[in-house]
Amino acid sequence: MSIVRVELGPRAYDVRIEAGLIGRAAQHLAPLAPNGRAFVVTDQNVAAAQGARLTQGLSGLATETVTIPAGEASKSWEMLAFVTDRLLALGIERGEPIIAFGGGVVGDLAGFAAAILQRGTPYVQVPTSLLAMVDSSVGGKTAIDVSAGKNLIGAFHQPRLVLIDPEALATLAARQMRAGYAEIVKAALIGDPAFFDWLEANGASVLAGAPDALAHAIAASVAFKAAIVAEDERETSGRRALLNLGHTFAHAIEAEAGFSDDVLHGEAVAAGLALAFDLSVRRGLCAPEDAARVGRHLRATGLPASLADLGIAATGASLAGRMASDKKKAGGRVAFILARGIGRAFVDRDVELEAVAKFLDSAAAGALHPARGCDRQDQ
Ligand SMILES: NC(=O)c1ccc[n+]([C@@H]2O[C@H](COP(=O)([O-])OP(=O)(O)OC[C@H]3O[C@@H](n4cnc5c(N)ncnc54)[C@H](O)[C@@H]3O)[C@@H](O)[C@H]2O)c1
Ligand SMILES: O=C(O)C(=O)C[C@@H](O)[C@H](O)[C@H](O)COP(=O)(O)O
Ligand SMILES: [Zn+2]
Repeated sequence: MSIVRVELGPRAYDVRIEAGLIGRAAQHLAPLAPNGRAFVVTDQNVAAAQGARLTQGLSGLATETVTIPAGEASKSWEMLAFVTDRLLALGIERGEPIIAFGGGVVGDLAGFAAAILQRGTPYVQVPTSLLAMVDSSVGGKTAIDVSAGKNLIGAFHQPRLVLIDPEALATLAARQMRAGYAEIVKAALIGDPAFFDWLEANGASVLAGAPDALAHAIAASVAFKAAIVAEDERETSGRRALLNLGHTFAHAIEAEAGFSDDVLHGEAVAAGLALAFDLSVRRGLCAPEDAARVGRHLRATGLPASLADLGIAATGASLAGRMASDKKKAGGRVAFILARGIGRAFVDRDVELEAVAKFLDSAAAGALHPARGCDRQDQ
């Protein structure tokens, strides 16, 4: 069992990581339920695979459940309206907790509903996918997707508590495990080279669900994210923007795929990580061997490391056009998270979208690493 505290002053909360926790959820949720009631938001797959465990774990509390269709398409205005309308119809009062029980889609949508319902309702994250356990359940980013782009409508709204039960992963599909693993790799690549070494040696065990490896990977990823969120809760200093490594590419790819589950967020992130390292090499910031190591590890764990691996045939111009609506834009220029090596990500505000478009086209043509190589100077 481990507990990571997200140190946010009056909004501080615990992330509890413990096998079997879902079956004991009421113990931790009862103090947050003033009327002895909790309002569960979940999706159809999670309800079928894990709902009975939560029902048993919540015994003693009265519960109401709102169930949405599974998949990225549910991060929509329509589903936000459905969830908030249902919660209001069920008579939720302002102090009563919403339980986001599912993957990142449920967490982002239920968290956003909690942020706006009656101008702010408490919520608890009970993540059931690997991605949600290691990333989306922590940090308070909530959002939906709109035609202009990914996560463009949302709010910062911190949960009161996060309950992570790795046993829930027993029913998660292997493809979804790999997608979540991409965000673990991201954490290591941003700022923890020793963790990346460990992942190279133990990634297969994590993906196979080996309890000790899984517990270590989850706890390390959560601790890494919690520390960054505590430093820069609302992504104002630039520190939290590092958690976007690979994401400017990923969000453009997801938009290109129509926010469908043809390309999962974690899969797009994996390709985005490889592209961010390749672009860093192209710009003379990073050693080609580091980018090669990243690509090798992603592919070794069954993740995509290029647009071709994802089956995305979009042009550089089309993807760069989508990047123009990225939230990390200031003065008309999109900031990119690049890397000077493994564990050495930084925010680069000096990247032209035209150059990124050219890079993507040449990457697609298989001409990634220019002869000039790179200098490894910090900039
Ligand atoms: N808020 C953040 O900080 C943050 C961070 C990373 C990602 N995200 C968002 O998270 C979303 C992706 O999350 P995801 O990968 O969890 O996708 P998801 O929520 O769609 O879940 C993946 C699939 O697995 C199913 N599932 C989940 N848990 C299961 C279980 N235990 N057993 C059986 N099936 C299960 C779901 O029903 C779904 O079909 C994206 O929208 C992404 O933008 C948000
Ligand atoms: O928590 C963060 O900060 C992240 O960037 C985590 C990302 O993995 C996640 O996908 C997040 O939703 C992206 O945020 P956005 O601000 O780029 O929408
Ligand atoms: Zn992400």
